[in-house]
Amino acid sequence: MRADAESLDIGDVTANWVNAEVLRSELDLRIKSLADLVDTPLFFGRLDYLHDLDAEGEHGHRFYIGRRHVHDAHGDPMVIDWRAPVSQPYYQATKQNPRDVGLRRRFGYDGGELTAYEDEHLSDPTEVETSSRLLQREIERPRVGPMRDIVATIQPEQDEIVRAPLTGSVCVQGAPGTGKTAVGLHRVAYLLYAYRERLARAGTLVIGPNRSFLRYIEQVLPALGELEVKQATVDELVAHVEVRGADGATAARLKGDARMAEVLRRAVRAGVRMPAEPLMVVRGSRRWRVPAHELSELVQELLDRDIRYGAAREALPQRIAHSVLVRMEQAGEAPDDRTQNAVARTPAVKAVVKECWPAVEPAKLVLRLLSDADFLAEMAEGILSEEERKEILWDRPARSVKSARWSPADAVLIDEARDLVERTGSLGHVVLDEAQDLSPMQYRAVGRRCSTGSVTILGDIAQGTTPWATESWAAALAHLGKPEAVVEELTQGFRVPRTVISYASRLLPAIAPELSEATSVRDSPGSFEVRAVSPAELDDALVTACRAALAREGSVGLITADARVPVLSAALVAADLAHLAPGQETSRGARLTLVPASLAKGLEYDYVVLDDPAAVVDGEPDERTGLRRLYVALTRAVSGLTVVHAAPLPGLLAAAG
Ligand SMILES: Nc1ncnc2c1ncn2[C@@H]1O[C@H](COP(=O)(O)OP(=O)(O)OP(=O)(O)O)[C@@H](O)[C@H]1O
Repeated sequence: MRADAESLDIGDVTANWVNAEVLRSELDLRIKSLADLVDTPLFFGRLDYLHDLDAEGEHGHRFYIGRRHVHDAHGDPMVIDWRAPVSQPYYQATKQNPRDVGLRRRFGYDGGELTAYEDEHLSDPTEVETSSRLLQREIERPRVGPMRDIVATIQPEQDEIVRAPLTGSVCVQGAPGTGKTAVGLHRVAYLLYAYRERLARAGTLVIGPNRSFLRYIEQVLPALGELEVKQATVDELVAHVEVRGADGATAARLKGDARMAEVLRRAVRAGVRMPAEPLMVVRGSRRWRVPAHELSELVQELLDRDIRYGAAREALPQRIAHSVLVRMEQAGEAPDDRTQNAVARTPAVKAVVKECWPAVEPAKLVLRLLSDADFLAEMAEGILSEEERKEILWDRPARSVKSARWSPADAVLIDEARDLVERTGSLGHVVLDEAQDLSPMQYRAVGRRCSTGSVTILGDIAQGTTPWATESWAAALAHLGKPEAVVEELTQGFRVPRTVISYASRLLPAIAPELSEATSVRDSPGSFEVRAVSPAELDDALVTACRAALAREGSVGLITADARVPVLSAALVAADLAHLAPGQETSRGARLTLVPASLAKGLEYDYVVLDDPAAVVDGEPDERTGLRRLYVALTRAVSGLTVVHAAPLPGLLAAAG
């Protein structure tokens, strides 16, 4: 297939230079997507159906399943794409419901080399059901390098979400390590396969919490042959101004409150005035007059219609011109569309529009709201209390959009204002990961980017570590504008060993009492140790723990309160332990990462060494957020966790000993 693509001569089929360039780049992309990946075998499974199938032109009863479709020199399929309907029983068939499958074979690989296979005779009632050793091996394989795809081992409950139709939005609540991120990425790959044309036009986007997380997951979709999915953080989506400032927790929470949407809606329309003077338009030798009360009606009508501010501003001159036209017709003239356009462009009409429906610059408007106490008071009347207004007002009013010290929350307000003026374009599908951390205003910003498309929301209420983290998915979905989305729960944990998840789950009563502990599907119990040392010994003990972890196979993450990063970095350097920062790719030669707790979310390491839990908790503005941050840190481990502490452990962890 690669040779075919490479040997294609497009010289004959392209009429002009532009066509040739477009075709060439499409061909390049195809050649790229057909590249041989040494570690990625062409197939990982086989299905033998009991009867011959003719699904979508695939004749036969035996199908090899892989990451992509592969055909032979005659165009006959050799490997079927895992996303094709014929492949679905590979993930869904069970002994109870074999779906006409006689044999399911899973292939195991080491690097690119085929080393094992495992058969299940689904229609043979005498065969005993066993759990898959290959799945266990996959789950327990060391985690060096970027995140990998899970196509070979997607589980039935995950597959349901991956293959949910494009039209519906799905929200997934899942404990740490239940595969939410993996499911979201595979869902994008599936949707791009099943709805290729629609999504190619509308576009898809994956939203993650920060750049280092996005870097960690960025290779999953290309490995599945999907090279054109955009990835961004919420901050990047709303980067209309340069963000150089930060808000305190209270101000940030208020600015992220959904009530701000109404304040902004008022503010955008605050400049609208009813015309006081009649309009006089001169055309040739005649003058046409539209009285002020009639102009006011036109303005009022637009206000009542609740269309975008900018669209109304474009409609107003046409409406006014139409009134003039009606008068012309009444006087026996025969004006047409061109006359209406000409009237709409006269200085007199333009002057009315400027006066009654002034242009709004979103950033300037938000700047005024945050600088001008009287303006804010007027716009927030009955919405924000006086204290709340004081909280969000800048201490020093900004002079200009450029010089203002915008915070991330301010940028979201500007995004909202922009959308009030002009509709934000919608994508075909958006995957929102770590969704629990968004403020209502951020949900709205994401929601308008999929207003005519659908969204997959992934998150865990217990891992909400912003002061404005959502308390319920129903609330989040309402802000996103997708209240009808179904909420699914994933409960099987693929990352965290049983002993470690049960230790971390001691925090649940304080951080998310309604959630239950995740199960772990891992066979091996994992190693787990809590070591108390004196403050003077702490840094040395951490270095020792890292060294011990590095003696084993796989990646090591030393997670610490953000403030302690410089000290520990120095301690590691002094001990001759080279280390990376999150977002830098681990490899066999560089396996140790020093992770500030604030960036641990979504990441995983074979061995985690956790520095002083109390310091992680104290690093946050309130105790619940602190405990949630700690919960995130405790649930990054794949094979083992060592907690080293000098300060007393937080009560809930200490309690059960
Ligand atoms: N079906 C599966 N087969 C093999 N590995 C899996 C499967 N599902 C998930 N995993 C692995 O489990 C680990 C955790 O998955 P993932 O990061 O998607 O979980 P998460 O729910 O997003 O976790 P967190 O809440 O901590 O962000 C990953 O290494 C992933 O590859």
